[in-house]
Amino acid sequence: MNDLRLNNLPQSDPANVLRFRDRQYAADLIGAAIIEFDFFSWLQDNPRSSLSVICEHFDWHARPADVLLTLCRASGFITSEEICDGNYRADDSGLSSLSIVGQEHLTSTSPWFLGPYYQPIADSKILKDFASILRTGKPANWQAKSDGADWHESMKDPQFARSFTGLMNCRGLALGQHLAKSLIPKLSESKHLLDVAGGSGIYSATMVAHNPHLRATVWEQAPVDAIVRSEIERYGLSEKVSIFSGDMFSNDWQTSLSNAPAMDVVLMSNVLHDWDWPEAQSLINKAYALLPPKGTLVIHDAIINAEKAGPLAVAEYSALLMNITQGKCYSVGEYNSMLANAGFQPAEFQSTIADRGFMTAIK
Ligand SMILES: C[S@@+](CC[C@H](N)C(=O)[O-])C[C@H]1O[C@@H](n2cnc3c(N)ncnc32)[C@H](O)[C@@H]1O
Repeated sequence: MNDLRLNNLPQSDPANVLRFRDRQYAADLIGAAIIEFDFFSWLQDNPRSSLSVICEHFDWHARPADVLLTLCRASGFITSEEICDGNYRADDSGLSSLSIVGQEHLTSTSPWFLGPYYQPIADSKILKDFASILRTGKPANWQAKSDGADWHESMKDPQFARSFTGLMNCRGLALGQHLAKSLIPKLSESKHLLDVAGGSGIYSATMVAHNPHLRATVWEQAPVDAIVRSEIERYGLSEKVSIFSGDMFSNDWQTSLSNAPAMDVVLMSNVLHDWDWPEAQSLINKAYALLPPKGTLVIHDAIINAEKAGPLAVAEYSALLMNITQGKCYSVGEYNSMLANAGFQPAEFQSTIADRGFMTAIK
């Protein structure tokens, strides 16, 4: 089935289909915490520990450690007090202690300890990678291949880029239409959307299909830019959607886009989750500088809730992202911190389908 109509929504929510893949790494992260670090036994002896104390003791980096704690919280293994999510700092995500489940089943001195249940995956490459990522903060190679590059490097290889862009594109056909439909009331006055790191261009395509007055520019790097061009032609949208090839970090956005129409909407779909806080903040700062007053930034992603305790499916997906990229699934509060740092007004989260949703921030 190859339906080119962009106004054609499936009747069902694909959440369960995506979840099997999105959660693929979560068991290995919990396994690493049990087998490589005996983390839960330590937390039993050191209740009310902050992220920075945990990181100092285990010599862990804040980003992967935060993903582990969020997964444990979402799974009911730990409880956390005093989460200052609205003022997130990398070294401060509350004081964590074991829950009853954690005490009874995850500490090695408990009669109900279930550590041996994870022993069969003790030598898994993904589990070993998690131990190293926790210690170094650096992502592993794509799908734990010993001779491979990490995901960011792999995206510069034409064959890998085509395959991975296909992966994002198939997901985006339904997610993009839901996003576009949800945004209709907010974008009724908007004219031109900049789709930063737009992948196959599917989000720009669905956005202009559902908002006929809207035009879009997809910003991508080589070799994905060529894929966008052929996809936009395939949809017959070349009049409405243009492509800009460049590096979103090193290029100055105003200079790069000086010949393009003025942008009053910036979309970052599944982009910020690839990067650590400073890079994500720099992209949000660039969006703020580009937009006119009242301009809109749309962050579309799998987003952790304000309590940093779920949804479980997003906390599980964050383990995968933390392993293969320099990022993770950020929370509503973390995004609001970055938005406020840039000068945006705070934004609320609105869910769409498949554990995804969006935040719209106004300049
Ligand atoms: C996870 S994909 C998201 C694609 C699309 N927005 C979506 O939601 O499916 C991230 C994209 O960032 C692009 N990218 C990574 N680094 C970039 C850079 N420095 N400049 C421009 N694009 C970049 C990659 O080529 C990739 O297509």
